Amino acid sequence: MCTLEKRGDLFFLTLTGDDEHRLSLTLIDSLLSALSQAKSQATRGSVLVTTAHGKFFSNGFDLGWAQAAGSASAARARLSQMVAAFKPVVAALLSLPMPTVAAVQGHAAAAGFLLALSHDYFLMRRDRGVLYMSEVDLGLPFPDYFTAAFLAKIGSVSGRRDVMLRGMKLKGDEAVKLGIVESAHDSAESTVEAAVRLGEQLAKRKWNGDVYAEIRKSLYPELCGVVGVGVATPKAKL
Ligand SMILES: CCCCCCCCCCCCC/C=C/C(=O)SCCNC(=O)CCNC(=O)[C@H](O)C(C)(C)COP(=O)(O)OP(=O)(O)OC[C@H]1O[C@@H](n2cnc3c(N)ncnc32)[C@H](O)[C@@H]1OP(=O)(O)O
Repeated sequence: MCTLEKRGDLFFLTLTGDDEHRLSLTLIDSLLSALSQAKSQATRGSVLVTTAHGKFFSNGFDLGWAQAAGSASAARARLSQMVAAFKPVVAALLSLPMPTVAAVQGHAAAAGFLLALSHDYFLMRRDRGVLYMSEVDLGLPFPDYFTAAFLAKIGSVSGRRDVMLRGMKLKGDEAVKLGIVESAHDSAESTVEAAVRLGEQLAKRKWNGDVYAEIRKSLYPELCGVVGVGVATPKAKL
């Protein structure tokens, strides 16, 4: 599952346990309530740092649960349920009134990759862990908001092709080169330490969280439209 812990200005959202942190309906629910709690406690200077325990940041949706449905159509229905349930998590991160930092200490695949990418800053370890969009290998199409997020957040056309059309498994330094990851670090611990340092620097700016969220949303109007997040039209000061 996940926990939310406030230490000073920083909210630590941690996917706990030594498993693959598969985004099941239960974990998705747990993420949503943690994000709603962070939002309700946000003040100037708040920052979210998201990380996980073990070898996986998140290995994506719980395909095992989908495949256990007993028929192909029931499996598709379960997968579609997770797709629909996860969209509000992306929306919540897009509209969170604070800077967000993902400290990716392990593998991030498919929806798990999107969870990390939905943060403002994406830090990753270089010695272990890959970023991997397995959908092309699985024969699964991308939900609209997945594509919208990758278009919004990955500027490189060849990078998007390699990630989404080629299913490349990117290590930390490769992801930095593609501009997907802010910085790569030598271990899980140093990745989290770097994320905390960055979070503390951002916290010192004491930004107005609501304005911060509006500016973030204005950067990604298409993505906001797809996930159903309203973008305020700036009121011209007469
Ligand atoms: C037509 C049908 C339509 C149906 C329509 C229905 C609805 C449509 C909706 C479709 C939905 C689409 C969106 C789906 C989203 C999802 O989330 S679906 C779930 C997807 N998840 C997955 O597919 C899981 C993918 N994960 C994996 O494949 C693996 O877990 C992994 C991430 C590749 C990790 O594999 P693993 O074997 O566990 O890796 P390791 O053992 O850790 O590492 C392998 C070796 O590599 C070395 N290594 C790892 N990282 C590094 C590094 N950074 N540097 C160097 N070396 C590294 C590691 O040491 C290992 O090496 P060895 O030890 O020598 O083996």
